[in-house]
Amino acid sequence: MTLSLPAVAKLNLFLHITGRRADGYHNLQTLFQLLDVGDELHFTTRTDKQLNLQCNDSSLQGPDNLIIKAGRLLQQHTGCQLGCDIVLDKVLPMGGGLGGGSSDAATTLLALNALWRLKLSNQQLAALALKLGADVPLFVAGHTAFAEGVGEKLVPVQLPEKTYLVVTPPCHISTAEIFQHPDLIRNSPLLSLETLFSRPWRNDCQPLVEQLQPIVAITLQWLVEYAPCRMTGTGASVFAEFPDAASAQHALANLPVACRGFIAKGVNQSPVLAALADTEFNN
Ligand SMILES: C[C@](O)(CO)[C@H](O)COP(=O)(O)OP(=O)(O)OC[C@H]1O[C@@H](n2ccc(N)nc2=O)[C@H](O)[C@@H]1O
Ligand SMILES: Nc1ncnc2c1ncn2[C@@H]1O[C@H](COP(=O)(O)OP(=O)(O)OP(=O)(O)O)[C@@H](O)[C@H]1O
Repeated sequence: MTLSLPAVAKLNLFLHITGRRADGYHNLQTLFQLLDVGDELHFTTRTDKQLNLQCNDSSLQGPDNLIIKAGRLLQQHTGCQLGCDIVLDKVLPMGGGLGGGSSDAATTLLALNALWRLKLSNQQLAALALKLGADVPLFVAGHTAFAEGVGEKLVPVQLPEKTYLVVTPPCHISTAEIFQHPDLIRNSPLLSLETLFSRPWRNDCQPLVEQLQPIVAITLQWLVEYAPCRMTGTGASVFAEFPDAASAQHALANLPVACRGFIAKGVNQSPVLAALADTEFNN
């Protein structure tokens, strides 16, 4: 049996860090915006327990891939004796603050739950998702959301579905390194959602990342000539909202050399949910 599903990107429209927990993780208040652009995954069930991954980027094929980890976790949790051949068509920039790996992992949990007919509830899948990463529960829930905790306490929100230009400068940023850095702003006050919506939106990681990676600051200086812009997650990607695709396209046509860029629409519901509902595995 075969199933093909998307794994879309997210933006953090705002990201406040409100404190550090005893385990080193940080409490956040963030507004997650799902996009309509992402990777594509193809799943074919195996009758043995093997999990194989093929990818257009060979650096992603090892056992450390979150897709393989998601499959193993599901096998361990349920005792399922089936396996899967998985093909990943990687589209999203990696380590870009767009949640690409997390989204791949979430799509894998949803796909294998359906293909292997495990009938795990959304709540059970969300608990497994959190073991794989702080961003994974968002993509399992599949709705644009306000998040607290480490990103797992999700409240769905309906936002106007805007057009975004997403730009990834040529540098690598480690999420763990940013969260460990002494200069990270990690004492933002806990605010109500109403207050957060009414204030200018910002990302607490941005000042530190701009200082550590000046190319991020330079990219933001370029983008702000077209529209107000910010960084997503721990970077390095930055984004701006545009009134329509044509104006976003105008900025994209002038993209600085070595940056990658794409235009996407914000969506309230993840395309993965619609794609799953369209299949015979809809349980
Ligand atoms: C920055 C965000 O992208 C915002 O959406 C996410 O919070 C990051 O989520 P993620 O990449 O799924 O993060 P994980 O893979 O769980 O964690 C990577 C590293 O980031 C740090 N980390 C992550 C999330 C969080 N709320 N606090 C943290 O301190 C931890 O040191 C961890 O070792
Ligand atoms: N399926 C995957 N796709 C991309 N990266 C993966 C995957 N599995 C594991 N990784 C590892 O995770 C790292 C971060 O990738 P990812 O694209 O998820 O970062 P990100 O966009 O910063 O995500 P987040 O916003 O969740 O921090 C990569 O450098 C890679 O080594």
